[in-house]
Amino acid sequence: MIVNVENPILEVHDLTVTYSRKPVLWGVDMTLPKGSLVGVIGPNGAGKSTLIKAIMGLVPLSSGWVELFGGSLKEFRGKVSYVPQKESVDWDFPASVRDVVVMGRYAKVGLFKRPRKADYEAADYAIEQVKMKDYAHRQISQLSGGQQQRVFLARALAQNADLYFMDEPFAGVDAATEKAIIGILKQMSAQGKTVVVVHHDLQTVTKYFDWVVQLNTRLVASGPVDQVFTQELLQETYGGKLTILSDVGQLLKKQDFPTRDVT
Ligand SMILES: Nc1ncnc2c1ncn2[C@@H]1O[C@H](COP(=O)(O)OP(=O)(O)OP(=O)(O)O)[C@@H](O)[C@H]1O
Repeated sequence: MIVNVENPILEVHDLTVTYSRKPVLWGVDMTLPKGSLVGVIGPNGAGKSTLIKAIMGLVPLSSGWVELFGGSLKEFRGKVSYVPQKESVDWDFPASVRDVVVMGRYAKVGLFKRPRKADYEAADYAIEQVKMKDYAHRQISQLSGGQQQRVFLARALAQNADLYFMDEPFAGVDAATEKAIIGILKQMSAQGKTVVVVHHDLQTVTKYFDWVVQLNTRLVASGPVDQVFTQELLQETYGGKLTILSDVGQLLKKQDFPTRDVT
């Protein structure tokens, strides 16, 4: 079930990506509404990360096209932020938290210019938002995994984009950090920013997101959480792999859709 929107912030048309001739994404067609908080779900290897990378122009497309803000990524690069999986970064690199967060401003500063006072102010504000002020001058190698994840988010916040793609921002964080991060993402979405998150925990989908994309090489569903996060579509997305499907069924019965409170 694919729900389409008028004037989408993102439009993906007939997107196919192949690695070594094997399609990992096949004919994906979807649109996302502005200001939505989107969860991208699907089993391991479903192509979730690849979808985000393809949208960001980081992997070649075998077919199809992507439009952001009604134009090309090149045109609107400064309005888009991509937060890859935390493991994709060398955290032993000698840099402080503040250095890394101010790097988020480079799309605005330009690579070969020095950041200005306003850039440091934006970075410091972002560090405060993720509650890492006390660690601003600490080397990133000396942070815990959850603290690194917060720094990663601060870097994206400092960029002040309108459309965010985040690959598993909750991976390896404790409950308090997850709550802090989802709180910030909801705030961003309330301010009209669109946030697309690759997510694994089906138990929290209805609580966190207002739009869900269900992927398994093909696009199974894209739409408001109350319309597409159904047992039938989950079954189609996960097949026999989802052992907790019956639990999710229970969860669906119990919950009112959609709830945007973080408890
Ligand atoms: N650089 C690559 N070269 C070849 N195959 C790749 C490459 N990157 C990913 N793949 C394959 O493409 C498929 C989709 O991978 P992708 O990382 O997009 O899945 P995913 O849904 O994000 O998975 P997970 O939930 O495990 O993170 C997988 O089968 C993976 O092995």
